[in-house]
Amino acid sequence: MAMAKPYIQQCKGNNGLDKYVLKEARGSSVEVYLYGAHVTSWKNDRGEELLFLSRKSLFEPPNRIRGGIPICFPQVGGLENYENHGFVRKLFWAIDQSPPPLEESNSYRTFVDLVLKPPEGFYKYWPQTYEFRLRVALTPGGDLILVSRIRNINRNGKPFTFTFAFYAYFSVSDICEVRVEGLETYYYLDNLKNKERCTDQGDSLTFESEIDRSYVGTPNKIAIIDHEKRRTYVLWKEGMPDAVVWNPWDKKAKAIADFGDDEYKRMLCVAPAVIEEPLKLKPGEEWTGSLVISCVPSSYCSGELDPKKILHG
Ligand SMILES: O=P(O)(O)OC[C@H]1O[C@H](O)[C@H](O)[C@@H](O)[C@@H]1O
Repeated sequence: MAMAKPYIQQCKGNNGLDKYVLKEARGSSVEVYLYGAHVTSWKNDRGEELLFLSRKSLFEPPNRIRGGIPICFPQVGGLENYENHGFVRKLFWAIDQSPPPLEESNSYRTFVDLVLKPPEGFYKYWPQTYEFRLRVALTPGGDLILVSRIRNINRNGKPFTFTFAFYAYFSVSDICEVRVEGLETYYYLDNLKNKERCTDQGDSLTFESEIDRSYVGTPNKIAIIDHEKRRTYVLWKEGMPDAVVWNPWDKKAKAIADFGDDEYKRMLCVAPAVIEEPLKLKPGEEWTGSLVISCVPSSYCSGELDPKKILHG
């Protein structure tokens, strides 16, 4: 049987919001909404959903979408007078018709480019002008690639600083059966303890209660191993030295309006980020941060975070 051709399609998503669907020949797919440049779905070639999206998520601007991969910019977390995780996840982005070329883009052909320029009225939240470009790409093998490019276009000669995250919500079978490798023994700021700087011992990170940590200066590769599904997500991040790990657990889940009471069992956020040392851009300068996520069978031994082994057995 001949394989279907890869395609990119614009269509209406939840609540009539515009979305783009990217599909590869072997069946994997990605969906991204113009609202927030928010990736809401990533499926493997068997059609299995790999991202978590809450059944209670509103698709009603100006509310955030709960799940998928929200983009946090110009800051991760809340600051005085600033809303939590910045505002670009609550703005309408546009399709970028002629994006500047990206290096290393020959591993895929299926992609869409989005762009955000600060809308009028947002100056009061953050008095900077910038161009934010996001490429969402799907490789023939089904890997999801996200590339962010942020450029300072201030005309007043002033630099700006920011923090950033791809706040990815992964779908897992049971949070108690999941472990994360690649972060153990690294320092983290514990958001549940007023950002106290802590470190743990152990071979991996497992979960039995609420967690909200910003790991700092982490390796570029992180693996999320789902024992029950025998599935491993491998994250390869560049330009983002930190990583947030979040699960609200039962009590906090009940307090979040757009999150189901029991949904914490089926999700884990692992968010490549820039947090501890904010980035500074002068006018004309651009920052690039990229993330490649693969989903592979869990057939490698604990402690061997060697991507070649993970990907090729
Ligand atoms: O609810 P959001 O604004 O999407 O943020 C999701 C979560 O991110 C963080 O890690 C915060 O510490 C949490 O308090 C917050 O609930």
